[in-house]
Amino acid sequence: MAGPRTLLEKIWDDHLILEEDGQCLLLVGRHLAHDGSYHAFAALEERGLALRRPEQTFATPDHGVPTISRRVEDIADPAQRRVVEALPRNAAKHGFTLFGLDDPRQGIVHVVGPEQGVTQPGLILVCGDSHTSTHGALGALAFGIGASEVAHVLATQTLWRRRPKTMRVTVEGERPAGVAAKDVILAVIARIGANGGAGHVIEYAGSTIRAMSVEERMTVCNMSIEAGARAGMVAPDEKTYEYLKGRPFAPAGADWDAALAYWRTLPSDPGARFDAEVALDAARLEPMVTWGNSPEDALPVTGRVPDPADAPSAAQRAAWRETLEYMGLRPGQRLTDIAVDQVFIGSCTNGRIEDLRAAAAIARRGRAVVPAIVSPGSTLVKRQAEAEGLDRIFREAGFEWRESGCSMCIGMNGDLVAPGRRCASTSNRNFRGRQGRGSRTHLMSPAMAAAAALTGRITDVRELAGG
Ligand SMILES: CC(C)[C@H](C(=O)O)[C@@H](O)C(=O)O
Ligand code: SF4
Repeated sequence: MAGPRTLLEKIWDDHLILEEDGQCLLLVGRHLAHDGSYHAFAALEERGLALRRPEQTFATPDHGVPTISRRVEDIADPAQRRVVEALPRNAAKHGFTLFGLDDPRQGIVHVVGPEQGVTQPGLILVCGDSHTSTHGALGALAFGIGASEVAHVLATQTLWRRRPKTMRVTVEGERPAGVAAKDVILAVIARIGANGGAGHVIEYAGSTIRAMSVEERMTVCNMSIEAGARAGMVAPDEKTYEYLKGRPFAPAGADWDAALAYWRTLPSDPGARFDAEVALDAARLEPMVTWGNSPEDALPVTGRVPDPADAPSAAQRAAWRETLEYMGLRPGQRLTDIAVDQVFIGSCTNGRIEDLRAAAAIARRGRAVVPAIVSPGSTLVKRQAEAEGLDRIFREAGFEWRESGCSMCIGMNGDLVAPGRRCASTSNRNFRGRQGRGSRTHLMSPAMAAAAALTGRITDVRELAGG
C-alpha cells in the first residue's frame, strides 16, 4: 500500500498472509488464555489437534478464581471450579506457559500480559475475551475472539479477519485535577455512543493521551469495546519502551535493539487518513459516573439523572424509563444524592498499581461506611501494593483486601452484588445483572469509587481530594 499509513494498517500489512474475498488471513503473534478458554481446548482435543506454536500462548486463571484465598476448594460453583482446574491440565498437556493460581505472576489476563512483557508493540495479540483491547495501549493490534476462533488460533497460529475501518479519537489539553483516564474514556463513550465505534479500530491520539502513563492508556483502550469498537490502540512511544524494557518476556540484548528499531516505524504517518475522526477537549472534562445500564449512560458527577421526557426519541424514552426503573432512580435526582450499598475496586480496567494508589490516596482520608472490596489486578500488583503499604491504608479505612481475579466485575467466582443492591465499581460494564442478578452498577474511576465508600453515596472526588 503506497502513501501514508496508520498504525493499524502497518501492523495489518506486516501480518497479512493472504487475502481472499475480502477476508484476510493474519499471523497471530501472541495468544492469551484464561480459565474461560476451556471450550477452545476441548474443541481442539475433539479434533485430535496439537498446538501449532505453544510458545506463543500464555495463560492465567482469572474469571472463576476465588479472591478470599488461592484454594480452588473455595470456588463455590462446582462447574466453575472444574473450568479453573482444567487450565493447568491443558498447560501440561499442550506445553504453553501458565501463570497458575499459586504463581505470583497470576492475575487478570489483561493485566498480566503487559506486566510480563508478553504484550508488545506491533504484534497481533488475541484472546477469547472482549477486553483484549486493553493491550492496544502498547501499540499492539489486540482484540477478543470467539471460542471457535481461539481453537483456530491454537491449531494454526492464524486467524481470518475482514479489514476494519479506522477511527482516530484525538484528546487534546491538560486534564483538570480529579479527572482520571477512566473519566476520559467514559466521556468518549458518552460522546460517540456504545455503538459509535462499530466496525472500527480506534487509535487514541493527542497531547492528553501522550501525557498519560502506559497504565492509564490501558484503562482507555480497555473500554474501546464498550464504544462498540473492534480494538483500541495508542502509538508506541518512549514511555512504552521504558515500560517494557527488562520485563520477563520482552526482547533483550540485540533482540531488543532490533525490536525497538521496528517499533519506532509503527506510529501513524503524518497525513495518514482515518475513516472517522472524533475530537475531545480534556480541559472541559469532569469526573464521570454512569447512571444506566450501558457505558454510554455516563455523565459528569455534577449532573442529574436524565428525565425520560427529554429523551431524543420515543424508543429512547421507553428505554430510559425502564433503565431508571431497574436502577431505582428518579428523573432529575442529583447523581451525588444516590446512596450506594457497596464498592468494588479492581478489574482489568482499573486494577493496576496506579489505580490502587489513586484509590488509597482517597481511602486514607476517612473510613468506609459501606462494604468495600479491593481486588488487585494481579498477584504482582498485590505484592507491589503491599510493599508500598497500600493494603494497610485500605484495611485501616475498613476496605477488604482480597486476592487477584475478575472478582466482582462479573461475579463468576461468587463475589456478587445482591439483587437490588447498588455498587460503585471501577469495572467496565454496567449491564443489567452484570455483578449479580438484579445488581445495580455505577461505573467510575478508582478515586471516585473510594470516595463513594467513605460517604456511602456517589461523591465528587474533588470535594474530598486536596488538603
Ligand atoms: C467471560 C468473558 C469471555 C467476558 C468477555 O468476553 O469479556 C468477560 O471477561 C467480560 O468482561 O464480560
Ligand atoms: S476483569 Fe471483568 S472485564 Fe476484565 S476480563 Fe475479567 S470479567 Fe472481563
